[in-house]
Amino acid sequence: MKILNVDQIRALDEATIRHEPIAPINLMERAALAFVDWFVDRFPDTTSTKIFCGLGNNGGDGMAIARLLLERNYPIEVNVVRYAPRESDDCMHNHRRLKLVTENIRYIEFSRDIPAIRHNEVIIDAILGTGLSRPTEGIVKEVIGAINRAPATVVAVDIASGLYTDQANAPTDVIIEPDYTVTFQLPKLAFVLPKNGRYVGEWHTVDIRLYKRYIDLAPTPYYYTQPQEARLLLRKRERYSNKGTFGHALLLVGSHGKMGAAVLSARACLRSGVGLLTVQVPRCGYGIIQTSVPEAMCLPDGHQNVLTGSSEIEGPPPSEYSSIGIGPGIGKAPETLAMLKTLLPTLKKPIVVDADALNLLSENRELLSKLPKNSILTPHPKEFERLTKKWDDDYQKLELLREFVKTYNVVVVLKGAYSAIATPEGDIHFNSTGNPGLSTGGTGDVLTGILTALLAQGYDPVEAAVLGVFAHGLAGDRVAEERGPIGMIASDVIDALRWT
Ligand SMILES: NC(=O)C1=CN([C@@H]2O[C@H](COP(=O)(O)OP(=O)(O)OC[C@H]3O[C@@H](n4cnc5c(N)ncnc54)[C@H](O)[C@@H]3O)[C@@H](O)[C@H]2O)[C@H](O)CC1
Ligand SMILES: [K+]
Repeated sequence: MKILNVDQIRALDEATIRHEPIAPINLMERAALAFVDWFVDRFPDTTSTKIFCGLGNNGGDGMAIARLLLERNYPIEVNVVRYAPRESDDCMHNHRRLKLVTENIRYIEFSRDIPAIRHNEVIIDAILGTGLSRPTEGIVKEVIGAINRAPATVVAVDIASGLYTDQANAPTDVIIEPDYTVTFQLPKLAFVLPKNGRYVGEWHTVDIRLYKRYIDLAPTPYYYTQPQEARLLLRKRERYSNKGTFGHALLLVGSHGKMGAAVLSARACLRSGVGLLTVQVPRCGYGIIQTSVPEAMCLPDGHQNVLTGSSEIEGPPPSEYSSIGIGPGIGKAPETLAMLKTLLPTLKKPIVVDADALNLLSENRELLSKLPKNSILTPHPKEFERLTKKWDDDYQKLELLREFVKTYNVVVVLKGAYSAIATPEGDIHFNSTGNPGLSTGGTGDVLTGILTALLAQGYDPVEAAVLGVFAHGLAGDRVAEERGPIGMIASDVIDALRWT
C-alpha cells in the first residue's frame, strides 16, 4: 500500500472529484460515513460524546460526523473552535445542515468557553487535519491541551490535530494525543515514525473509494506492507523439489559467551525453509551447535573463542554457499575483523549483515564499499546511527537511510516499530507486523536466520527483506496473542513462524 504526501493527497481528492465525478460535499459525506461506520462498530454503546470541530474540511468532516451520529441516537455535544473568521465552503455547508438537526452547538473563542470533559466520555477530534500549515497556537492550542489533560477516550479524524502529515513537528508543538486515529484511505507517513507514537495511538484506515488509478500512478518512495502483499511474495514449494532446490546457507555466528545468538539464528534459518545449513562457530561452540541444532552441519573455527574464518575441517569456500549470514554473537575481536576484511572481497552474492558485524563495519568504514551488491544490513537505530550520524528527527533519519542505501547499493532493515526496509533505489517499505514484546534479546538473531534462509532459496533481497521482516513480526504477534508480549522470548518467535 502506498503512502502519499500531503500534496498528493490533495490532488487525489481532486482527481476523485473530477473523475467519478462526485461533488466535494458528497465526498465529505462519504468520508464522514466511513468514519461513523468505524465509530459505531468500536463504540456500540451510545456513550456521551463530545466532538470538537475546526473551520476547514477536517472540521466539515466533524460536523457531518456529528449529524450522522445524532441520527444514530448518540448523545453528541458539538464544539466549534472559532480560531478564524471564515469556514471552508464544505464546512459551512455541513455547519448549516447540522444546525437543522441540533441546537446543541457551542462555540469556543476564549478559554472560558472550553467545556469540562468528564470521565468515560468519548472525544472526537476534528479540529485540524492534513491542512495543518503551522504550529497550533492561541485557542486551538488551549483546546488541544484541555483534551489531552482530560480522562477521556480520544479519536482523531484523519490525523491528530497539530500533527504534520509528512514533516517534522517541533518538540514544543501542542498536538492531540489520541487513543485512536481513523484515517481516510491511506496511512500517513507520520503514523509509522517512532517519535509520533503518542500522537497517533492505534490507527485504522477506512476506505472512501478515492480514485484508484491516481494512487496506482502516483510516484512515492514510501510503502506500507499489508498482509496480502506479503503473502504474494511467498513462493510455493514444488512437489518435485529436493533439499538442493532451497539452497545451502552458511551462518558465521557466535563467540565465547554468545553462543545463544548462534543457536537462535541457526534454528530460525532452518525454520524458514533453507535446504541445508552450515554453521561456522568458534571451537567452543562446536558441541553446542551439534546438540542443540542437530539439523545443521557445524564447521568449528580454528580459534577457541572467536571467529577467524579458518576452519579446522576442510569445507567449500564461503563464496560457494547460496547465502551467508554474519554477525549474531560474533563480538569485535581483531581476528574477527581480519576475517571480515578477507572474506568480503571474495563474495559475489548478497549476504546478511547483523549485530557486531555491523559495528565492525562502522568502525572500519572502508569495508562498506566491499559489501556484495544488494546485501541486507539489519541495524537497530543505535547501530544505524554508528553507520551514519545522529539525526535530529525521524524525517532526517529517513533521508539518511535513503542516502545510505543508494551510496552502498544495499538493502537496510532499520529495526523497530514499523521496521523500515530501504531498497538500493531509495524506496522505503514500512512493516505492519510486530509488537513491543519483540524488544528482547535474540529476536534480531532470529531475523538474521530468516533472511539468510530466504536468500539461500533465491528470493530477491528486497523481497526477502520485506517478506522476512513481515513473517518475523507476525510470529511475534502470534506469541503476544497467546502469552502476552511481556513473557515473550526469541525462541517463541522461531516456534511461531508459519510460512503459509
Ligand atoms: N483526503 C481526502 O481525500 C479527503 C479529506 N477530507 C478532509 O479534509 C481535511 C483537510 O482539509 P483542509 O481544509 O485542507 O485542512 P484542515 O481542515 O486540516 O485545516 C483547515 C485550515 O486551517 C488552517 N490552518 C493550518 N494550520 C493551522 C493552525 N495551526 N492553526 C489554525 N489554522 C490552521 C489552514 O488554512 C487550513 O486550510 C482532511 O484531513 C480530511 O479530514 C475530506 O473531507 C474528504 C476527502
Ligand atoms: K483531526
